[in-house]
Amino acid sequence: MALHIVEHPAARHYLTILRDEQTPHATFRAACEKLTLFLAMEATRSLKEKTTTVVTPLEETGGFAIEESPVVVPILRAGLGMLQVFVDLLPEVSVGYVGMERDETTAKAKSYYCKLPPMDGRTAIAIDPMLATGGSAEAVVQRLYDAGAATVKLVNIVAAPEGLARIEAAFPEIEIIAAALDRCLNEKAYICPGLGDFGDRLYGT
Ligand SMILES: O=P(O)(O)OC[C@H]1O[C@H](OP(=O)(O)OP(=O)(O)O)[C@H](O)[C@@H]1O
Ligand SMILES: O=c1cc[nH]c(=O)[nH]1
Ligand SMILES: [Mg+2]
Repeated sequence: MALHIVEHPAARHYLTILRDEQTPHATFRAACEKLTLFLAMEATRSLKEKTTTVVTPLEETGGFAIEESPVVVPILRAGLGMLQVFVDLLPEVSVGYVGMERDETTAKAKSYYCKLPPMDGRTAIAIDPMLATGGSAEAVVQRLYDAGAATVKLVNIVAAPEGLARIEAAFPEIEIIAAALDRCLNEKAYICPGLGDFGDRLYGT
């Protein structure tokens, strides 16, 4: 598994806003989008491109065009907070949705929704701000491979070592892009220091 932690002063700044328990919802949402841009840039770094020519007002020169349209898959609900950034960056992407919810007492994730575009041979980028036990992500990555994805990348804001180990064991080939690798999970399977329940903070529930 390749783990890429995005290192940038602005990314660290927005992550700290997300961690702060005093941050109100509107500021939380805005910081989520700002930080996601750094993650999206990294997650799309290896997209296939082709060389082109372009005529400037002065002369013809070489250019590039993206040749590949990935599928971005937000894991509902919290992953929706990161989606628009990917769509703004690459308007040609397809979007699939997978709904996953953890049981509050067992922390086991179950799926309640899945709608994917044709996936055969495509790169799928699963987005979810939190990788805790890894149960939600493991189920979604497996579903994306089952649907025919050739490559799957996972984009998280905060990852826990326990979740990373689980994904590495199940999918050693996968690339994970995150803004932070935190210390551990607590007894309720929340990430520490983490930022609390991302979905609740994003939607004010
Ligand atoms: O790695 P895991 O242990 O599976 O935990 C991570 C999952 O938990 C959160 O979702 P939650 O179940 O709270 O649903 P929500 O997005 O609707 O809030 C989070 O957004 C991840 O999907
Ligand atoms: O810390 C955590 C763990 C799972 N889901 C969250 O939103 N936060
Ligand atoms: Mg939640």
